[in-house]
Amino acid sequence: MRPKAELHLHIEGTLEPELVVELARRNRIDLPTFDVDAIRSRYSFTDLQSFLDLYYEHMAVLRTEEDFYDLAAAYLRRAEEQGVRHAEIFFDPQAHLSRGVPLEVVFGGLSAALKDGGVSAALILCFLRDQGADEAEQVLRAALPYRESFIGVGLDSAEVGYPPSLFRRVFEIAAAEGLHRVAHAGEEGGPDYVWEALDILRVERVDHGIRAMEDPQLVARLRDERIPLTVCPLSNVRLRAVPSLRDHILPAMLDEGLVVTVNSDDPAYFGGYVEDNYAALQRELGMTDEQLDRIARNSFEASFAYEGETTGTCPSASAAEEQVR
Ligand code: HPA
Ligand SMILES: [Zn+2]
Repeated sequence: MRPKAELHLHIEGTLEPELVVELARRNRIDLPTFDVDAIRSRYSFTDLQSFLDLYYEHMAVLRTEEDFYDLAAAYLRRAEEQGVRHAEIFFDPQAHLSRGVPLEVVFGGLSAALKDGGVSAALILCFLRDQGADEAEQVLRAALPYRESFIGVGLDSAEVGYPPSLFRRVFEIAAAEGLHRVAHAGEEGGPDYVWEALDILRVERVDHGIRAMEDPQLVARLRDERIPLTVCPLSNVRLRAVPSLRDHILPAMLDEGLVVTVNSDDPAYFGGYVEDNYAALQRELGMTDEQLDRIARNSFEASFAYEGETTGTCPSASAAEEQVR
């Protein structure tokens, strides 16, 4: 299995039905059903919002530091099995604060799991764009005492109607704090959202970004500046951003010379972890080993914080690239 970095992964989206049930029992939280198969049968989505509704509903079971620890530890175990050498992990503090779970609990559990995990990993704090810019700024300020526990900020949740330009100020504050900057753009929103993410938020990577392909000038900009895109093929199919994997634009993105990476987004909900995404691209789209190796190399180039080793003998990301060459 090729070594890779995973750069687009929402930790709350790794909450498997089995863990939903276990944590609900532990925290004495009532669920509509405790049947794992019945929970899984609800994982059929028509668009981003239909997924987000369930994603936020299930978070109710995350209450204690131990819950966040168990969630992240389970992901890191799965990631290691899938050839992940480094992960940059999104989390949604507002989705927990709004339920009365303090930042201390979220950071405490996640940071401890990352410290104990067998894979190099770092956290990226995401703002929920549908909660507005003022709240985003409040959350960032509240998180600054934990500045050493996260490497960057991102922007996620419902995209259309919440353009990146609304978040100019909070991204400026993040930049002044030396935080990396990414944003979901061009998943359901158009190329204009990707332009705004680049020009106004000064993002260093674009999450999803598949609709950038509708604008040749934008494609040229992404290529020339080597701005990575964190594409999530199985997510795009499940949320109907593309009709099927066979129709996915990812091979064309690679042909355009874009720094494309492949990631799992919310693997518990979308039918596979990161290697499952790579395997599906090979199986359904006939992508070659050479193409997939290039994508894996891109993932190390696109990472912010890779410091680990890939085999025990390779000391750097460039050596990791050698491995998949
Ligand atoms: O794919 C996504 N898009 C936007 N917000 C999200 N939050 C979790 N996953 C996603
Ligand atoms: Zn995402």
